[in-house]
Amino acid sequence: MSNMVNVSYGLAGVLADDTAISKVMPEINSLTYRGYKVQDLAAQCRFEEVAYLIWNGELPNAAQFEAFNTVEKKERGISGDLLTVMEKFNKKAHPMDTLRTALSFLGQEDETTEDSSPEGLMEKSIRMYARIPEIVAADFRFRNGKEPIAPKKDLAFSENFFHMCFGKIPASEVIKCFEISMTLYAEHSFNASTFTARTIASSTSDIYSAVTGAIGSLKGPLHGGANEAVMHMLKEVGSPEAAKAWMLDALATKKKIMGFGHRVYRSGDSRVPTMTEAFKKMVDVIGTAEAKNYWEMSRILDDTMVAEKGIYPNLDFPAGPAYYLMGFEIPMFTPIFVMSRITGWAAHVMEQLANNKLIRPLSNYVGVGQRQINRV
Ligand SMILES: CC(=O)SCCNC(=O)CCNC(=O)[C@H](O)C(C)(C)COP(=O)(O)OP(=O)(O)OC[C@H]1O[C@@H](n2cnc3c(N)ncnc32)[C@H](O)[C@@H]1OP(=O)(O)O
Ligand SMILES: O=C([O-])CC(=O)C(=O)O
Repeated sequence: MSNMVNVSYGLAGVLADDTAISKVMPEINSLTYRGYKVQDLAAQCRFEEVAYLIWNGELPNAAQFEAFNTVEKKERGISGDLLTVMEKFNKKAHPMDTLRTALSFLGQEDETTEDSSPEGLMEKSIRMYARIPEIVAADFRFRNGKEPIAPKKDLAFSENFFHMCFGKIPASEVIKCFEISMTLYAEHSFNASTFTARTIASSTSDIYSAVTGAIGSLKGPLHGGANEAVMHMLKEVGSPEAAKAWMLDALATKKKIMGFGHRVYRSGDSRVPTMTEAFKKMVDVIGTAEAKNYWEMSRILDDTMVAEKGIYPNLDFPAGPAYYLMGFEIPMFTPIFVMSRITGWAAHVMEQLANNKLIRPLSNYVGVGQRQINRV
């Protein structure tokens, strides 16, 4: 049926609200958080400083940074009840499903869930930011038949995550690469999962419900799930020698190539050069033939896609193999994205509620016309 009205499918091009958190500038392939270029933040800041910036609008001074980290460290430690439930999770479930369920569990456990005052929202945001890494790490260990490792309060955010997953902390170059990915993944305006969080918040529901819904949205391979799909693709391609032919065949058979394309950026994702450089550093630190293979393969896939279709890689393309080389299992990649994006989601819930208007667009009805019930 033809449309007599102008429908913006997928809300493409629609300005849905104001935001002061981040600015995506596709015309100059740039991205700022609270006015700071994401490349500068990735080079110069710890992820904790970026989280503070996203929530408070300014980078912290030394005293503010220490106070923020003290609160986060105090919030570490998920309950015995949650660990008991997690131990019973289906070991075959995707870690995004178990994380979604665990996050929802945090919401029913917290007696302040209904407190949506600015202070209440900030407290719960820091609580989720502190506990999500422990959920991701404990889930990884349970599914591998191992006991979880408790968080360590003297470790920084990223070091603590590696400690909880593997019981050891990798080289500083690996931590730096991980931190860069955390900073780049933190916030990206009205992407699907953030808009989901804002939509849920707009009915004046609670922040845990908003984040639970956002996790569900991020899981999809058209969004955050692409970082896992990229790694599956690289494994399927197998070698640099096979990469060009693989891509040409995939394009000839109209396959969607994971880690390429973007709704907003049409000539390159602002975050890709920084993440690609970090991925290359990981390859050099690891130094194995396998690592070099993934690097060379990814270069050929990128060049072929750009040459053939003019479609550029998005952040998931370099982030997926970088996480793989850090030793994470592929289904952990999108949960790791959640560990970072909780900052953006929570900031958007706060912003939405500070000036709330119920999100309720219109639909263009294309079903059957009005009719009478005619029973025989
Ligand atoms: C962190 C993130 O969420 S970043 C996004 C991660 N997602 C992915 O990497 C999944 C792969 N990419 C895609 O599916 C898409 O590029 C999206 C979903 C990201 C954006 O989609 P849209 O803005 O709706 O663009 P759309 O799908 O209309 O693409 C426009 C054209 O480019 C093509 N195209 C876009 N991306 C790709 C791709 N990855 N592989 C092959 N063709 C592609 C489409 O087929 C379409 O071609 P057509 O006009 O001949 O039909
Ligand atoms: O902005 C988008 O649509 C997807 C994206 O890159 C992100 O969420 O980081």
